[in-house]
Amino acid sequence: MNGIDRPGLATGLDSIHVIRFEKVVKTYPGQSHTALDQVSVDIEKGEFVFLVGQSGSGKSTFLRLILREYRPTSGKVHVAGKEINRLASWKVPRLRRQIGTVFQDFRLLQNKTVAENVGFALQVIGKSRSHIRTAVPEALDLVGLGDKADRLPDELSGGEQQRVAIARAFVNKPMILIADEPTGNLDPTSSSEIMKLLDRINRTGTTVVMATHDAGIVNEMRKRVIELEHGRVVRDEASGIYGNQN
Ligand SMILES: Nc1ncnc2c1ncn2[C@@H]1O[C@H](COP(=O)(O)OP(=O)(O)OP(=O)(O)O)[C@@H](O)[C@H]1O
Repeated sequence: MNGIDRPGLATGLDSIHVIRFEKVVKTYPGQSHTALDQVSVDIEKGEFVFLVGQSGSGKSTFLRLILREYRPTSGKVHVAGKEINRLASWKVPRLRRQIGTVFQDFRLLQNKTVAENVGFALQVIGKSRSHIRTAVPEALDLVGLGDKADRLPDELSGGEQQRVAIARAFVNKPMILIADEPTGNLDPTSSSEIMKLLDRINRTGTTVVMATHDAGIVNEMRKRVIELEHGRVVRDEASGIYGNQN
């Protein structure tokens, strides 16, 4: 394994760390091994980061700690300048409002239309009806589904459903977008459309952190790559590829 070149640290004191892990250890209750082991990572505003590593290496755990679904066993997780393990529970929803999420299995509400799925994300955080009326079509246009607003999820292809999930994740213009294997259930053409969208969203300034097993995508996009192995960071490269270069 080569060294860790820590691309996030290059810009000096003024850099804005949207996500910072400091010596984070996570051991799940009843497990003898650590899911994350002394992980220290800085991710700056506007970065696009791929998290790679074998199944069980700790990628989803890393993402779930950002969302404060779990607290670290030791170490600190900072999101948007706040140490989130110390955040009062009632402040967690406010944190999550700043983070859009996209998963392999889309997680759409099956009994709601495409527009309702996207609008619901705004409704639950108390946005006005007039805001929802303009924001939802905009988000659906962004993902190329303006003409499918009234369809139900099961009337759409997998790739289209994932585009709805992306519209839902982005409609609130989050600071961070977390994607856990978003192309895992998709064919190569749909996957490449999803990646174009994530790239576009990233260009608006949203920090994207994506866990993936898709070597083709990582090698094509040439973004920062953080590789985990048994819960440890074994590689952190700007413009990296999927596999180890050595
Ligand atoms: N809720 C949980 N309870 C107990 N152990 C867990 C839990 N979630 C994950 N683990 C364990 O923590 C380790 C890391 O799992 P994690 O899901 O973070 O890996 P991953 O890299 O995302 O894997 P995959 O690529 O298969 O999604 C594994 O050993 C896993 O079995």
